[in-house]
Amino acid sequence: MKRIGILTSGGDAPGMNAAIRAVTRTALANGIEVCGIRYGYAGLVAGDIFQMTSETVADKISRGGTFLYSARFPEFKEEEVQLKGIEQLKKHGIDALVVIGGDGSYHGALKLTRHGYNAIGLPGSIDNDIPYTDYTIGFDTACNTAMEAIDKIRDTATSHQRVFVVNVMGRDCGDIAMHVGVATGADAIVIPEEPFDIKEIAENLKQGFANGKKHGIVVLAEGVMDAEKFKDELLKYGDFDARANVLGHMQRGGSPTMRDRVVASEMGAYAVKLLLEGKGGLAVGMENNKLTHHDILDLFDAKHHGNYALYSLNKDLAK
Ligand SMILES: Nc1ncnc2c1ncn2[C@@H]1O[C@H](COP(=O)(O)OP(=O)(O)OP(=O)(O)O)[C@@H](O)[C@H]1O
Ligand SMILES: O=P(O)(O)OC[C@H]1O[C@](O)(CO)[C@@H](O)[C@@H]1O
Ligand SMILES: [Mg+2]
Repeated sequence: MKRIGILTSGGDAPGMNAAIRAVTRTALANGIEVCGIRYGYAGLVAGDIFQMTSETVADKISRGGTFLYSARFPEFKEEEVQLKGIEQLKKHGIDALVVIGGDGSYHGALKLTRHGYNAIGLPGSIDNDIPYTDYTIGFDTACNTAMEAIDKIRDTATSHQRVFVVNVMGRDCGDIAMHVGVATGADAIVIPEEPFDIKEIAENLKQGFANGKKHGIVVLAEGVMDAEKFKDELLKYGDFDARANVLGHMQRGGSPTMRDRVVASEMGAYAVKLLLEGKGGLAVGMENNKLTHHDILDLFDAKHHGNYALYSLNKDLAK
């Protein structure tokens, strides 16, 4: 293997730059050239490809976002578009590819492997929704950002004795909501994976105020319901004042935490080692604090299992 390519795809995640740096420097240290591909699969097909050096990734580890840029490019689901991507890989002499992204990006990586190009996926997504990894690059930073935002919301909620329904990201996965809910001492966590009863939540919030609480915080995962709608439903059963707040894309930005930088570095270096062994069609993960890999295909039959004990823990602690 002489040359590998690297791209970031899907929603950006803090720590992607650290992963790009680790892939690049590990490859260069092993005598392999590295090509950066801008704008995910869209840039691959368009041939937006450039040679990277050790300097290209200097001063990037602390930066949020992805300096290779990202894209959602649904056209890549079509075989003829994938074949155009393969043409570009051939044209640039790229023997294998590292894809940093979420589950959707893994589908693209698998397609490339099936067309004869070894591709390895690194879990880069704030959602933490990928099977066979306890942890995705960007999740920790996003949780910390959301936690800090909710701490601020709690200040104003307390001053006005209000309930706030705070919508956090995660697409169909409740991991951000569960972790942030516990970390902010939320009165309720609402996630797509667990049934909920709005009337019961409203009763608990009322009881909280009756017990002397000065605020009510509901952390709502975006995959459940619109925050305004949830707040309106709550108000059917509660006589408190309430507001809805959507944290949104701010959760994807910012300098990555130490944890995201370290895991991204470990995973990036590991991906190159797998490619050096001639392996492809794999997804890298971190399970029980150990680097692991699985066939990408196995991931599509599997389900991500969050730490649902946090959900129960929060119910006990919120009383
Ligand atoms: N079935 C598929 N076949 C080929 N390519 C795919 C497929 N699904 C997704 N992709 C490619 O991967 C890109 C990213 O997918 P998607 O938008 O689902 O984000 P993701 O990687 O899951 O990240 P996140 O969910 O964290 O934002 C798509 O825009 C498309 O280019
Ligand atoms: O950036 P977009 O395309 O609005 O996508 C938002 C989605 O991307 C994520 O931020 C990451 O997958 C999800 O949490 C969210 O549902
Ligand atoms: Mg996804």
